[in-house]
Amino acid sequence: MFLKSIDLFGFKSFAEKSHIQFTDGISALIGPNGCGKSNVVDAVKWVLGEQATKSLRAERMEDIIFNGTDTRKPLNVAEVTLTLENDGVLPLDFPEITIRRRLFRSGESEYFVNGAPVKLRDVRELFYDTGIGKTAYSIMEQGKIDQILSTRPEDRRALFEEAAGITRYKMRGREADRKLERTEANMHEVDSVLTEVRRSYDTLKRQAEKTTSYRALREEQFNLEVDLQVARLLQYREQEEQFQERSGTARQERDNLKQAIDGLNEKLESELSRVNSMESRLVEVQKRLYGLELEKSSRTERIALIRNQQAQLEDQIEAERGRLKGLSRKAEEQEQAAATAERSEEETRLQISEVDKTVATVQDRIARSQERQKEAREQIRQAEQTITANERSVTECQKELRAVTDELVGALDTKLKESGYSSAERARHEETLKAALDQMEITLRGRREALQDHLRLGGVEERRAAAEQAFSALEEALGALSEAVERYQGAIPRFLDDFLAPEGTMTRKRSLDDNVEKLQEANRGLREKIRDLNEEIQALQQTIDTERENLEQMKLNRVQLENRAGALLEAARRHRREMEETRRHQKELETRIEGDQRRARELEGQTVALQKEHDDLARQEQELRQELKRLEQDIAGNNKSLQAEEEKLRRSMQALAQAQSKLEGLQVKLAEKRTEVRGLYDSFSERHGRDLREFEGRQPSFEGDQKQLRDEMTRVRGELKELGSVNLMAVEEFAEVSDRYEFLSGQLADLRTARDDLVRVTAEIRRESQQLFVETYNRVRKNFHTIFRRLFGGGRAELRLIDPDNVLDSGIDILVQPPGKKLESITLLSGGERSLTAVALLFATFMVRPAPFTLLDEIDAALDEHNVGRFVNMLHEFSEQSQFIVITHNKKTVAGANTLLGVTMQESGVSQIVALRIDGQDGKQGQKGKPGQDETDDRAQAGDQNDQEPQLALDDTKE
Ligand SMILES: Nc1ncnc2c1ncn2[C@@H]1O[C@H](COP(=O)(O)OP(=O)(O)OP(=O)(O)O)[C@@H](O)[C@H]1O
Repeated sequence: MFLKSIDLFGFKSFAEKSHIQFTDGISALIGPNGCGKSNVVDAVKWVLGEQATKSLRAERMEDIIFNGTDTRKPLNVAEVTLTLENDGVLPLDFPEITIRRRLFRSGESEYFVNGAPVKLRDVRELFYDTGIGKTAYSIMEQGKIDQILSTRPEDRRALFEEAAGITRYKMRGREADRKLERTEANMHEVDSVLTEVRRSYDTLKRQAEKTTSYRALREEQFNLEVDLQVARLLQYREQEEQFQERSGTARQERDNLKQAIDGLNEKLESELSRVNSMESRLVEVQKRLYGLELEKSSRTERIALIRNQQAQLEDQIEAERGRLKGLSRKAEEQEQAAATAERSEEETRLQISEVDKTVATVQDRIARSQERQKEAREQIRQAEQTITANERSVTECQKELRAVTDELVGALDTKLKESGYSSAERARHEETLKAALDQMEITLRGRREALQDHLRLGGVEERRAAAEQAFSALEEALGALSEAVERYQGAIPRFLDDFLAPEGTMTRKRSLDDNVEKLQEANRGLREKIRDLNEEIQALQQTIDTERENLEQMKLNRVQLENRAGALLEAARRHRREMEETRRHQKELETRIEGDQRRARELEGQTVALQKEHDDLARQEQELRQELKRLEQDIAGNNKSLQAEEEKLRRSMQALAQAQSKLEGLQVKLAEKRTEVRGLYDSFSERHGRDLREFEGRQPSFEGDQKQLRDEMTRVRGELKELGSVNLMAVEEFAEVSDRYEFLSGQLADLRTARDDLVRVTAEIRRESQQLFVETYNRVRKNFHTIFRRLFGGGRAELRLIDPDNVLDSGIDILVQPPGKKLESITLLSGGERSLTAVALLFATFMVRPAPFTLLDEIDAALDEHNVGRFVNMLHEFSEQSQFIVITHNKKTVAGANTLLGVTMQESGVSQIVALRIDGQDGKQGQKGKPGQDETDDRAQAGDQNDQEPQLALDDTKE
């Protein structure tokens, strides 16, 4: 058998339908990291029934479905199909077998073998002991190597069991164990039920025997009772017939008496009817008399009643007249009250109109104040406008003033320069002028004092001379002063006068200054006016507020007055209504008085009529009393003859009563007998559920009279009592339990046989498994050592059963000794050594039972060039017996393959298969021979190290 092809769709990175065609020999699956090579191995494991997601490198099973890329959407189904060529390895009669597994994202999973749906278990069983399968060695990955070498020795057994072909046995063994367990549990269950049933069986058996005796006695008792009851029945029937005969005779006697009585009764009835009619008339007359008396007394009573009513009516009329007076007084009072209320209402209305007038005045005052406020505000507005205009003019004047000042300063400067004015010179001239003035003052004071002295002391001449001297000194001083003034004037520039001229700059400046001053003064006045106006507005507002408050108060008063007027009007109306009501009552009362008076007159009329009727009735009474007397005499005469006839009838009636009671006595006895007969039937059917009539004609079971029958019954009853309590259903229950007992006993026996068979089968399976295991183990052990030495170029490898006495459960230890090293546990080996050891164990197993195809996923990864050569050579040797699909990155391994299959990811995330070289189909097939050369070298080297390299065959134990 070999793996022909794998078809993948939607499995992991195989988003497209991919077909991988394999050939016999060695196929290398190559491609860059992550392109999906190991996914192919996962796909094979998955089809073969792998359920452990970890082993498939997934978290959940649905992770194996293509989950999309940047450009592709995820798929919802994954499907992988293996096509195998079957040369009899698989237990199916087909040359080609396809195994398919499909998984939907919903979790639904399907398996098909050659297109037919099967269960997972079927797929697994198909590959038992073929070396293929999830636990087998046909799929060897790095992880598996670790598993073989590192995990617990017990876990390694699977490899050997698969090689020994005992997986199927083991499964059967487990199945048999499970069955055995189930059978024993069933046996236990059946046995406990049987024990229980057995207990009931014994009890019920005893009870059933007792019940049988009981039933026989009960039947005897029943027959005796039937005999007794039938005897009684016959006795009752006889008595019944006798009573019937006697009843007939008594009935005849009674009927004769009845006839005689009927004749007497007829006669009596006719006489009685005559007396009765007289008595009826008598009663009638009596009734009439009684009626007349009643009518008479009724008339008397009615007359008295009417008289009474008349008196009451008169009292009532009197009282009503009094009430009428009271009502008219009340009406007058109400009218007065209404008039008073109407007057008050009118006064209040007048007050309201006064208030309205005041309100109008106040409102007018408020309006005027508001008008004044408005005017004041308008004046303020105008003043403010004027202020603004003035301020604008002031600004303009100031602007002009600045210009004039600038002009003035400029002109002054120019003129000063032009005039050559010097302040120092002017100061000097001022000093000179001042000195001349001082000199003149001194001269003036000196001359005046001298003149005064001459005037006081001197003569005229002296006075004249002094005056002349004084004047000439003054003229001299004046000359000097005029000179100084002239010089000073010469020093002062003349242009200032031009400035001060009416059209001069200074005059303009002054006029502007005046203007500004006037405008500012006007604004000050206006602002004052505004302040005054605002104060006036405020004062007006206060007045308005006060007026408004007054107004509100007045309005409030008005509302109160309105309310009062309304209340008064309402009161007046109420008084008027009440007055009308009183008047109406007055009228009603008057009408009632009139009615009462009318009624009093009517009552008087009635009294007269009733008195007349009373007198008529007294006359009729007199006539009837006479008739009554006559009738009483006639009735007394007739009653005497009736009494004689009645005596005769009484005697006949006595005789009839005796005859009747005799007949009734007989009929009671007859009915009693009949009841007794019915009682017999009923009590019999009640007690036995059967009809006594069934037994009436039958032969008695016992010959004897009723006493003997009763004695016999007593005997049977005594025997029944002796039996004690009886389970009435015991016989039927016993039959049931007995059936069950036999059935369960049979079942227990069957289960015992089945258990013995299963024990035997299990023992056989264990024996066979053990034998096969030991054989295989020994062969693998031997092969392991040989291949280890070949791969390592020497050394030693050993397998050891941890529990040799229990080979079927024992773990297997691996001990290796690479050349030149100590014998050590595999945990101490290097990565490469570990790989080589695993490969050695794999091939050692292969030699015993080669797997039809094997997938090796990068198990050469840790090997150096030299060891890869050895590994490839070994592959070649085994490729005769098995098909190898090798995933590798190693060139040497690639070169050793017959077929090269490329896995690429041209589209990112989507794996694609490319057939690169198929052995025999392209020119590179010769490369297959290359690794052989290495092998020669290796062998040469190995030969150097080891005395002799064993020639490898399929199984060296066969050599
Ligand atoms: N459900 C899935 N859908 C799409 N792609 C998946 C899915 N599961 C795994 N892959 C992709 O498969 C690739 C891994 O493939 P695989 O392990 O087979 O690579 P490889 O060729 O064996 O790489 P290496 O040589 O490194 O061992 C990853 O890129 C991963 O994203």
